[in-house]
Amino acid sequence: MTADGTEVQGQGQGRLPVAGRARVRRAALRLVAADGRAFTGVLVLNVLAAAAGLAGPWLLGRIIDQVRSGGGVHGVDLLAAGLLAAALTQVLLARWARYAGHRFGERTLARVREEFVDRALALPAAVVERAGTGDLTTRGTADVAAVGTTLRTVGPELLVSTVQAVFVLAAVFLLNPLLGAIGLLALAPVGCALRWYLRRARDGYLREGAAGSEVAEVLAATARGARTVEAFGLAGRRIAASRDALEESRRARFHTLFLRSVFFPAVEVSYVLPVAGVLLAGGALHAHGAVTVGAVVAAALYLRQFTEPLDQILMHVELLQSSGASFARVEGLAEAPRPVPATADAPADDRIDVAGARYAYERGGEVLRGVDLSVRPGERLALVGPSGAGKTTLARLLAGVDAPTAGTVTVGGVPVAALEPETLRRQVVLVTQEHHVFLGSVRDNLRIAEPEAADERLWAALAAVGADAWVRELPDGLETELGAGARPVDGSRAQQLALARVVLADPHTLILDEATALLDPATARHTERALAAVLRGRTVIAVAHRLHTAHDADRVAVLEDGLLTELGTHDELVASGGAYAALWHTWHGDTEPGGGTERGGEADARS
Ligand SMILES: Nc1ncnc2c1ncn2[C@@H]1O[C@H](COP(=O)(O)OP(=O)(O)OP(=O)(O)O)[C@@H](O)[C@H]1O
Repeated sequence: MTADGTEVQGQGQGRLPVAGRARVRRAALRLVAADGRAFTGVLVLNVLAAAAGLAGPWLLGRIIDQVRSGGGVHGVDLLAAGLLAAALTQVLLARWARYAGHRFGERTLARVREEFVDRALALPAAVVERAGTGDLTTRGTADVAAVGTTLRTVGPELLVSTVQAVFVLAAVFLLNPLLGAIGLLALAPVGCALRWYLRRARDGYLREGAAGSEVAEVLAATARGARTVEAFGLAGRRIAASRDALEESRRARFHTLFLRSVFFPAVEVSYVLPVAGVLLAGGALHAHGAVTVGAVVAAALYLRQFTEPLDQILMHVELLQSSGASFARVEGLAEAPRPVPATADAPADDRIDVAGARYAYERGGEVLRGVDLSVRPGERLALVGPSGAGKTTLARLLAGVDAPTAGTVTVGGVPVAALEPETLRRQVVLVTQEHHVFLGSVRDNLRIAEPEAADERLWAALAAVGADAWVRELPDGLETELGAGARPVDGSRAQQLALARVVLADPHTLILDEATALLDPATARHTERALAAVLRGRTVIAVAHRLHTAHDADRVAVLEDGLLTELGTHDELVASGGAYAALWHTWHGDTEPGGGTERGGEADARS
């Protein structure tokens, strides 16, 4: 647990944080304050409804005393009419209070959802990758839904029941303090059961939530890597991993079930105690002339009436525990670590500098072992090297996806990973071949890069990547809905949309990693044409899988085993006869070192 009450749950170190009790309390108060007037209105309506509900037993007690003292029929009729009016008023006020409570809940839920989306979008990509998308997805779906149930129903009902319970107890005290004290004393076992339960419930539900995330994560990872799983015969291992995750989830759920199965029967039994206590003590007191029969009956009725809100409170407290754990997971997102603290500093120029950069993934040794590199604005730099040398890792650091574990990667003197997303996308953008088409219109898909862009700019960006023709042919043009369930978009069009986004974001530097490496030749040619238009006038750092990319670059950087071993123009490096020269000769089919054969333009620069 950190100083501000945030704790990190789960097994992996990269897990997203879970908010501590103090933070959850603060967040709940903030939500209430955000719609303070509505909340006060709900509270007042509930108080009025509860007050109307109290009139019933009191009037009944008065009727009994009136009949016993031989009062007239007229008085009893009046009291009975009052009884009816009070019951009607209570029903109407309670309905109104519930309606207001539900409206408050819906508005607050909308706020929670919007906050969650904002926070999820602001998470650094590396944090999401480390935590696993399963955890984030579970928080955004199951956990937000649980919070929603609380806000929509549990919260308002709990409020109604609490106000009713307080009023009923107060009424018994007003009727007769002694009877009130006896009733309260008889409630002690309920208090004990509640205490026992509350001490265990939060941790139980947090464990249940984490286990649910783990199941989602394992299943999502297996589905994502289905081909690899098949190719390497990993099905058995993945099934075992899923089984373990499910087993932990089952155990966590059984634990909370056990807590409920002790708690509920215990309080059920305890309900009769206050009524029995008041009747027994009331009988004795009446024998000594200390109370009237009417008062005892009214007190017993109040306490009988008390069990209903109490039952509701306990049931909702139980739900509150599980949704409280969900809220802690939703709210925990605010505490997600950033690779480096965010900065508001603006880069002084377009220069990219890497100094003494080291990087190690959570598991495994150092992948980059002290890289120094300065990229001149406007230059084309090719990164080559054997597979596993650290090219992708360096590309991720250059694009600000992650921060180096030591050393610096800066743009215009500011750490790239510290830039806010809006600033970062004006500076450096990483282009890979993973392109997602978001559910929404073409316009929505483009405006991710530039929310305020007018249609002319969108069309210009589409034209720049050669996508304007097919977008014009869509039934609703920019309005056409895309994505799964709407209009599916093939790989090359998805990539064109992604490149159009790059044009809109207009960064001065592009990092290309496998942007076209795995596409089929026809699609790759198509995409490369679009890419060429996007690259014009920008600094380009390309992980070069094909050596013709390196040949055409201004400079080539050779990365071997996490170190930059060569840096220079293609001609210089070929002339120097080092690792790049060997790679080039092999690829080019020269008979010199390695004496390989011509592998053609699609050959891979990775050894
Ligand atoms: N998420 C990760 N967790 C742990 N190790 C990783 C992770 N990603 C990469 N590595 C390891 O880091 C090393 C460098 O990987 P990287 O992908 O940067 O190399 P590369 O030069 O781009 O290789 P390739 O050309 O095959 O893509 C490799 O040994 C790889 O196994």
